[in-house]
Amino acid sequence: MNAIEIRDLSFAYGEIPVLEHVSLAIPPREFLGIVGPNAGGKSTLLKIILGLLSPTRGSVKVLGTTPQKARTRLGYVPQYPAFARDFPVTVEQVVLMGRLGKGRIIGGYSRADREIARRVMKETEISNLAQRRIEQLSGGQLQRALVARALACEPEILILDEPTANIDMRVENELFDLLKLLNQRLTILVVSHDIAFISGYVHRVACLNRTLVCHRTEDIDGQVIQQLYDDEVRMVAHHH
Ligand SMILES: Nc1ncnc2c1ncn2[C@@H]1O[C@H](COP(=O)(O)OP(=O)(O)OP(=O)(O)O)[C@@H](O)[C@H]1O
Repeated sequence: MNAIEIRDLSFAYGEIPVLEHVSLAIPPREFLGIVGPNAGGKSTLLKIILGLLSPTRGSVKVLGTTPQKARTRLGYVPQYPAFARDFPVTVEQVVLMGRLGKGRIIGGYSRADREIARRVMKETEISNLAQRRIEQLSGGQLQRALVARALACEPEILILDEPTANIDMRVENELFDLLKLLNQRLTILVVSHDIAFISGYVHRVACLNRTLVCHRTEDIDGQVIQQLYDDEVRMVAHHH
């Protein structure tokens, strides 16, 4: 069974078509990059996979069921600037939020919830920051906290929407090294503007510009990128 299976999907906001005839099968434990120009439909596709929008036509299956039913089995890391960090909560509290929606929270988090939070903070190497307020974190540390929050729901699929926009190259590499480790047990989808960078990590790149074309990373060269994007995507030659 594929982790995600999209068949002939189209989507429009009212009259405006955003996705057309998109088909994509993502097997378990694939690490897939989604790239494309601004307004190409990347966030819209993620929202459909997350069950927040319904396709105008075509079908989407996530973990063999509807996106809505699979929702609690998906971990989501929002676009970096979209996360307001100026409220007074600690890293541990942010990570524990990942347990919300996983069952009974009235009466506070359970011992098991706290144990899971402890484990994912260790996995993302932020245990030492557990009691730090999030406004005091660096960009890279905050990003790890958001990955830990997504992992706290014990997902089978991890979805990240431009996790490294505005983050420097070293931190970007560290985050993707972590994702590569997590990919040993999780299916990962990551939206990025930087096809050259993610090509060093992902198995396949889905290029989305209203329609979708998939490339294995070894087939990607400057010509493929230029044809698809007219230089809209940052382009650096990348050889394996
Ligand atoms: N709620 C909405 N109502 C109407 N149009 C929308 C809505 N959300 C997005 N759009 C439009 O749909 C198109 C695709 O947007 P989307 O956010 O999916 O693209 P994207 O590839 O994620 O873009 P970016 O790389 O700039 O984040 C754009 O033209 C956008 O203006």
